[in-house]
Amino acid sequence: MQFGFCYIPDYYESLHGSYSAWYRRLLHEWGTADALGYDALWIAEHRLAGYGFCSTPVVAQAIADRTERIRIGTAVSLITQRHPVLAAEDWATVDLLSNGRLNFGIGRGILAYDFAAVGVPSSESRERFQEAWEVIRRLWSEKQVTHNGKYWSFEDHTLGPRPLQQPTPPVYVACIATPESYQWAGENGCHLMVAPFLLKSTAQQAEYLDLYRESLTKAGHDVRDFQILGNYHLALFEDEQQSEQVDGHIFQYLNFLNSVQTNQKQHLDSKHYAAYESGETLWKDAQELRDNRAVVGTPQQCIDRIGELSSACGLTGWMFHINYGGVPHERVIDQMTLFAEEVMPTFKTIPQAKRPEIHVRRQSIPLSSAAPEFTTAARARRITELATSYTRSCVLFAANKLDLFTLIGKETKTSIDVGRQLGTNSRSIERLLDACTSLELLSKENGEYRLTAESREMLDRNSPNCIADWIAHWADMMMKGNWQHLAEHVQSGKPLDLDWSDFAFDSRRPSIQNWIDGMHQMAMAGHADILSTVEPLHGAATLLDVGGGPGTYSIVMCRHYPELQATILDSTEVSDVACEIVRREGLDERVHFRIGDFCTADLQETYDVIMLSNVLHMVDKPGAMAMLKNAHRHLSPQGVLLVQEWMVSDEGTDSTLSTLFNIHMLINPNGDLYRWDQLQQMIERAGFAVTKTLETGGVYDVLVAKKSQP
Ligand SMILES: C[S@@+](CC[C@H](N)C(=O)[O-])C[C@H]1O[C@@H](n2cnc3c(N)ncnc32)[C@H](O)[C@@H]1O
Repeated sequence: MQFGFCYIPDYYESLHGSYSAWYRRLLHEWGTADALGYDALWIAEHRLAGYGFCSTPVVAQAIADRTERIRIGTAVSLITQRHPVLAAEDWATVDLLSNGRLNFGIGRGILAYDFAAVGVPSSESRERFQEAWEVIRRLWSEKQVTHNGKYWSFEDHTLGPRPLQQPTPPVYVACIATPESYQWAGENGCHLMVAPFLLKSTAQQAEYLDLYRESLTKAGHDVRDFQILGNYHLALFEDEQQSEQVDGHIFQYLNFLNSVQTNQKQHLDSKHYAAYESGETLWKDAQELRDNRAVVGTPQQCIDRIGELSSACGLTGWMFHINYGGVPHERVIDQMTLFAEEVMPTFKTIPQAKRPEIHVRRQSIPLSSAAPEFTTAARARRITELATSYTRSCVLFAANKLDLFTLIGKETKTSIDVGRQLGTNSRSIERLLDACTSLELLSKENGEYRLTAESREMLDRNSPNCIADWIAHWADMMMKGNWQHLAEHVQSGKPLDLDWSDFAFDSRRPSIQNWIDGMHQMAMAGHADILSTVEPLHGAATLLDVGGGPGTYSIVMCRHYPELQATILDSTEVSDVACEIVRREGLDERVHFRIGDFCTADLQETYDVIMLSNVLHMVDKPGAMAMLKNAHRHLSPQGVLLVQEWMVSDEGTDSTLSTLFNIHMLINPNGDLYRWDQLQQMIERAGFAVTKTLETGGVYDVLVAKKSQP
């Protein structure tokens, strides 16, 4: 079950002070929601002053900068009211800058004021909505788009950049009272956000949702892959006595909405918004809303209400209004905290807060001193968690070795089913399945386990993006490799001499096979597409893939550029395995192999493109400089150098994968990782000019360079 907050706040200068003070408090609320483990924040777009937000991409980016893991949603983005190319640009950029955390919520818009402000007739909203989404979807997922539509037309446009989440970020359609909207969302494979409090009854909402699910199924989708989020006002209090304070805010918000309705410059065209007009009276009665249409009460009352409403409509998640009608900031923080501590755990495992510095105590905290006060017990717990974090890796490695994720696949299985299939003890399997559930690799309901969307994509061997061999490679490294002797390696300053024949965690497969197949899978899971499109290489005839390993990047590049011939330079043992992959992919005519050490090799020819993908870190700094200088010698005058690498942060101390991988490189082949500026300097010292840098949001990042000196 997902939980998040929907922000369509009503702003009053007398209550909230200046807009900048208001935004500061909102940012604090959003940072708190992130630290407390909520799934998403949703912001609404409106042009009417004091209602929601007018410049939502800017607000979304501010949330992204302030938070680390929470998803950032629009509820909704008014795609009917802007040129879709501009909307596609803004939201793709937010997706990139937030590291792929965008949930794109879209709707037609329901305020006549909003339509009037930009001169768009609300009677055109349905057609504009469908056309705008078609344009955005294509620009996000296709390289070059020509569109001839009723409202917008353009030719051969390439969006730069496209979103990180491909083909598109998850799309949510806001549906309230128009059956066609539910049907359209299902037919187009979109998630849903609904507002049952605006309808006559829960039964009416359930009917609309049946229509949505039917449309999903008819269009060939599996309804279990889709989220239906319910939009409700939340008022949570520790005891019944506080309940009166709640009413004031709900009444205030409803009065505000009424004034929005009556003060609009023009009314919505009733032919196109018929159901809204008939439903309008329902949301004028605040008392009715408080008693029957909102989630109001003590934690236990809220738990009961959430359970009851979720099963009545089949909701998979919630987006609560928590900041409305002038609810004070401190009370918003208190409610977020109380809900996270006492309601949420009934429905889900809460991810650990990654930023203890904005850990929030139950009592209201002044904005200026949101400092932590961890107890001794909490500190002891954190250190214990660090000490035992290896158990998480072991759980993943064991589940991967037993191939549990492929075995469960698209089905729902009990531990007895899984135990029977593996011919093992169901008690021990249940422990392992529960541990996977605690790591959010599985979900469990009524004793039955299912893959999460993430594990289905990344760990089920039937998925095209599966990285199970990459995980097996890490199992070899962690369980059998030299991490066990880290202290000794640090003392001696020497790496371990790897013997690939004696290294396998799973004796059925040699470790070199896991390494090379694992790198192939990692490249296929996003990075090869990124690297082959970062720079146009039309006209290039030859590519040298230095330390090409499995050859994946050469394969994908050759597919992209039909004129290209690639040469992989690597060791004999690696090339023997890679040959098989190249043959399997049908490219043995265009991908060739040369054996040699690139720091010293003189290949007697030049290439139009030289690729150094994840090789500079395999050697020490003098070795990396030798590689770069050799690349300069072998690159044709107008050629392109592509460098892909693990990057460390400015200080090399943050909690990214690279900081730990830097240790891995110390104790394995004795290589080095670099910061952006260091790598750029090295590339420039070798005689290149860096023309492009790309933070991919994945494991590795990219630099493009050309020769600055012949
Ligand atoms: C981490 S793998 C990267 C493989 C591939 N380029 C990728 O990004 O998936 C490093 C590869 O570089 C090769 N290698 C390391 N040093 C090399 C050198 N000096 N010359 C040629 N190959 C080298 C290794 O054998 C290995 O295949």
